[in-house]
Amino acid sequence: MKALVTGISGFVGSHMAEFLLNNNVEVTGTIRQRSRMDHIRHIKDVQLVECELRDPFSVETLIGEIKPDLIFHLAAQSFVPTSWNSPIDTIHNNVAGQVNIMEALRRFDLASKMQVACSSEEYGHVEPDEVPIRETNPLRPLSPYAVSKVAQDYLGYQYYKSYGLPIVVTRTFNHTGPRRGENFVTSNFAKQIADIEKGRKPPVIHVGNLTAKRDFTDVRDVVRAYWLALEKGKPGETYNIASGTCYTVQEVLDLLLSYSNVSISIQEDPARLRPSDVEILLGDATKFQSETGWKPEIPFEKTMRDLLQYWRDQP
Ligand SMILES: Nc1nc2c(ncn2[C@@H]2O[C@H](COP(=O)(O)OP(=O)(O)O[C@H]3O[C@H](CO)[C@@H](O)[C@H](O)[C@@H]3O)[C@@H](O)[C@H]2O)c(=O)[nH]1
Repeated sequence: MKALVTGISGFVGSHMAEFLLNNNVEVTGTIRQRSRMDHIRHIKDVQLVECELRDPFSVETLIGEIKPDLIFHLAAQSFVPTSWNSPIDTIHNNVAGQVNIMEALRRFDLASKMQVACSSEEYGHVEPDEVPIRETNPLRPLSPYAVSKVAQDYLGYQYYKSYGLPIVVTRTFNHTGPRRGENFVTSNFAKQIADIEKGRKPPVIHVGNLTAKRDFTDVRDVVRAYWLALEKGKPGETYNIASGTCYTVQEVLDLLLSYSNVSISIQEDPARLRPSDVEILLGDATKFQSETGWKPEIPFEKTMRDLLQYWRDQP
């Protein structure tokens, strides 16, 4: 069994690679010349291929050579604030990459099963009576990133309907754990705390909007869900991947602070506030759970402890 993981050097990609290798799957992953290799360098037995997903020729060569049985399409510009600074780049990166893969599959007449990593951000504005959010909820995206994910989501559906490509779309709610990029809230707060503990930063933690509510799943549970999505999920379908519990960002901060002995004050940084922030994302993953048997196993408290330890262990 051969799997292709796009964005293998990223946070989820590196965990996906480890999961697949532990399940005796042959793994090829795409990297770019400028990719940071910190997360993937230690993982042996992965074939790394340089591929710019925005370039159709690069993708066609890759797909023609690898002819994967499974594709986990994780590569993306995934940080919401960046999408306001460079909306076209986010849309182009996220949408063109996927279209190039699907067109290459058509060109070589391959029936590779493909998982597309979409996002709960697609739901965007959610009414109070719409939580927990089901797959049937209207999509009201509030950022260019969210719009790019709506496009990826619908393109997956359209290529399934038009050409029969066996594509499964996962709408994953927030996920975190060791190796999470330092821009994202859980990692950012954990890194600030670790830096304060190491004496590298004054004892003040900078924060943005603390009232938003998010539904977090450990990345190690998420990659198992992606595997099950291709093993047991139905092509053409969309599945929420979520824990079914949400926390305010303030609660996340309080939890992380409770793991530290250092006294730390909190300061709002206006640069961290967004033009529009999704107020609440709380997911209903019943559809996915009943079709695949998946349920998250790692408690949020353990995820947060592991994440803080990860940053404490960084040089
Ligand atoms: N990043 C960040 N966010 C902060 C901060 N302070 C408060 N927040 C709030 O914390 C929440 C989570 O922010 P992020 O961790 O940046 O994640 P996100 O915008 O929810 O998007 C993540 O989840 C999506 C799935 O719902 C993913 O699709 C996306 O790629 C990303 O992982 C947002 O409401 C944000 O305003 C801060 O200092 N930094």
